[in-house]
Amino acid sequence: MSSEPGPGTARGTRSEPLLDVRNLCVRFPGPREGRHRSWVHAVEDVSFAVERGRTLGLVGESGSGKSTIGNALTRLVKPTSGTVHLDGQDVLAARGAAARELRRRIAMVFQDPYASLDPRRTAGATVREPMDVHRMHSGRAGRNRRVAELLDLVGLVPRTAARYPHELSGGQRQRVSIARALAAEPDLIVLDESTASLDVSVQAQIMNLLRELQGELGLTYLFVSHDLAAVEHMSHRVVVMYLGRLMETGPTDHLYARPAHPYTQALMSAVPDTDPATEKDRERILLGGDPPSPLDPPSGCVFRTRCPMAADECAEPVPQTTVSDNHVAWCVRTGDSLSPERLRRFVH
Ligand SMILES: Nc1ncnc2c1ncn2[C@@H]1O[C@H](COP(=O)(O)OP(=O)(O)OP(=O)(O)O)[C@@H](O)[C@H]1O
Repeated sequence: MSSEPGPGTARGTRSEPLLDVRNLCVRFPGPREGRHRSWVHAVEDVSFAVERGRTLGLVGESGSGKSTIGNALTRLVKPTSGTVHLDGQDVLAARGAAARELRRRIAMVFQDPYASLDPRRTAGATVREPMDVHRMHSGRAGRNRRVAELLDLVGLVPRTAARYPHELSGGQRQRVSIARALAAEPDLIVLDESTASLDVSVQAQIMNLLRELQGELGLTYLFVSHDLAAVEHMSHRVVVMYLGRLMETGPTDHLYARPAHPYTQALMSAVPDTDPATEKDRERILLGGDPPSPLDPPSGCVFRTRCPMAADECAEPVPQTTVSDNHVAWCVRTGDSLSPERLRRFVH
């Protein structure tokens, strides 16, 4: 396994993670049945870390809890429990000026730039807004100069500043969203399905732009996507989610070459092989049924009701997820693929 997957720069000395998420749980109130309130288990016991200048890919099917994690980091939703630290600072506990500063340091780019851009604002005003809010650069003239620089950085010509969203293409709109995210000079950008609504060729251009920006500016990304190929292209490490739980994590090249969790194996087996010679020999793992309701997830491993390898032991409680540099799968059935650290937990 190579230690240096494609994207970004950030070579050199190992450092403390920029983002450290521990045992994050997010539950939303569900329907009431009499006096009993049910809960949507959107995110349960998720832990991971992202090093500065790196990209962590968060992958899983619709409803697996990916967006909720991104929203918890940016405090758009309130976690039920767990901790989030950015550069050692407690993101969830911060108040007042500290909270504002953390809001500046974590930016978000959403899937549909048409929905997330204000139709009545020019691209220039949109990009300038975070600088106005955080009182960055000296005066309006200084901010407008910075708008021109940011538009140039994302590959847009200066006259784009005067354009409204409806006058721009999908790719141009997403470039404006990226320039707006960069305006506050964030450390971390949460990219939530940021390329999903674009044509394939435009998608590739935006992903390449994001990688170039990461190299130039040392940015750290959380790349949220259901698209396995996009996640592989963008990420240094990957977290695989199912029904709010972390199933597997590892360095991208290792995880894609040797998926250890039966769920990851099934996900990957569904991706068409681009090489017709090997495509016909590929074994597809077809999963029966639908994902269970997050209102009433199965005990033990939540994947066991659809898992081709499930056994009685899978109904036992799964150990807590831990932050690890290794390739780890939270599966009792694929123990030989687990890290030594994880195996030790099972032995005790
Ligand atoms: N505000 C909310 N109230 C109740 N349930 C919610 C809320 N937001 C999300 N959920 C539920 O939490 C679960 C996780 O949703 P989430 O949007 O995080 O998944 P996702 O993996 O990002 O899926 P998608 O790709 O479709 O956005 C889903 O079952 C969803 O219906």
